[in-house]
Amino acid sequence: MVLDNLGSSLRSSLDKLQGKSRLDEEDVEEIVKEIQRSLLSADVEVGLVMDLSSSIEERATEEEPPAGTSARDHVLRIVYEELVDLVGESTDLPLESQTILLAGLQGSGKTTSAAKMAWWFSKKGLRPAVIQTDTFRPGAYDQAKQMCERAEVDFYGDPDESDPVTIARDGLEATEDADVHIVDTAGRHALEDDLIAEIEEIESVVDPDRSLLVLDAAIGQGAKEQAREFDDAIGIGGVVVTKLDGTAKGGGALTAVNETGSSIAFLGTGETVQDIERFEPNGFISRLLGMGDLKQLSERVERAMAETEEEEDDWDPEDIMEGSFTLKDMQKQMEAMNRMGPLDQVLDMIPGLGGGFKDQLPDDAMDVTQDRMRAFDVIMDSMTDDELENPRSIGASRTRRIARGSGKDEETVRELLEQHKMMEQTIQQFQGMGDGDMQRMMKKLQNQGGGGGGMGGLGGGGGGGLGPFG
Ligand SMILES: Nc1nc2c(ncn2[C@@H]2O[C@H](COP(=O)(O)OP(=O)(O)OP(=O)(O)O)[C@@H](O)[C@H]2O)c(=O)[nH]1
Repeated sequence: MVLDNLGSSLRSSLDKLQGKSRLDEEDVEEIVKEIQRSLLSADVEVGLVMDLSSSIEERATEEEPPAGTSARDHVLRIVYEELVDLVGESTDLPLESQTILLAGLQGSGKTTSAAKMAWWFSKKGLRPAVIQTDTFRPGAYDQAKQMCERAEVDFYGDPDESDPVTIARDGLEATEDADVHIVDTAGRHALEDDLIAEIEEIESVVDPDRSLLVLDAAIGQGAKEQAREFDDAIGIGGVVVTKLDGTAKGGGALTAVNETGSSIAFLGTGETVQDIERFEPNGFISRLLGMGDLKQLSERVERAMAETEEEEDDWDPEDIMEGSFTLKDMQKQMEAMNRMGPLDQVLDMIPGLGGGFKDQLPDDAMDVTQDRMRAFDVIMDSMTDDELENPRSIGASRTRRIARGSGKDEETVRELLEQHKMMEQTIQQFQGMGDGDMQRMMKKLQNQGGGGGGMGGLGGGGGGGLGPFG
């Protein structure tokens, strides 16, 4: 989860209210102080923190908790709503043909974000194209070309052309079949006149539907100054906040953008083209507070399943709910799981499994699980089709042969078979369920998952939000 420190400190503050049915003034004061500490350590501007604290304090003392709601859940809802307000709206970004211009300082992450956004739009069924007009930084063309190849999206650049405006014009022509044109521009160390002039020239040729400012989350509250400067100079329609995975100051950047009246379109959370998230304030804050993010989760499941089905047109995930569950099915499930992104990010999206649950795991728990899944994959690659289809046919001698062939020890082969048997039994339970049972079970999971400690009483889940605040 990005902003891990902020998330875990907020959650541990709220956990101190566990078991309290009523809050006295002292409790409220204490919890507000803890929240202030957490937000200040995430570089959120002092004034904003003080405003937020007084709203939380006022509401927690004046508002009656809804019937059946614990003190912790009551304060959690208030903190959730106030934080959603603090980070502001998501940039309106229709899933349709459009031209987007990216601007930002040197090294903010424009080129990377252009490829990431193109990848994101391609997963939404649109045909994006990146046009690289940066003639200022040597290597920008190659870097952009490489990233777009990895993202499997159209790319236009011209390493022999020195005029970015010519590249922009030719690029739009060359990629006219694309739906979404993302025009990457050169950066500078500061917002200098020549940078503004260059971007204005490109803008006049490109005539973008929106210009997004790309800024590095590490600048924290400095985001406010930068967003304001760029907005005064060229007008920005939204912000892409990058490198949230690498800084503890992300809270400052996110809240500062909101302060300028701008909005956030995307978050950059790593160096690969998949490390991008559409900014959804509800989902983001709910994950921060350990309540999951059903919307992001379903988006990732859909994407992973679609990619797995594309790979194997003879494999349909629905099949496992009908017939037997083979090792081949298990291998496809694991591939789909891998496509959903790093395990800790996926866990953060599952109500009740992110935040608090994860905080209790040993630090390397995620790596151990991912290593184990990789070992299982190697072992299954050493099996014959018959063994994959009929795991029960694997006895001691075949276990020895598979261990030798995969370079793994026999114990791990036995663990894999054990794991498969457990998964098969779980699926058989689901297979025996009628639709009604399934819905009841999902509802129970969702209610239990809302931030721990039975948040179910706080209303329906799902929808645009996360967990019980839906
Ligand atoms: N960890 C992390 N690194 C990122 C992220 N986004 C970009 N980077 C890295 O930041 C560095 C700069 O990214 P670029 O995309 O080249 O930045 P730029 O704004 O195009 O830079 P110029 O072309 O020089 O203006 C690269 O090493 C990227 O891999 C992110 O979300 N997380």
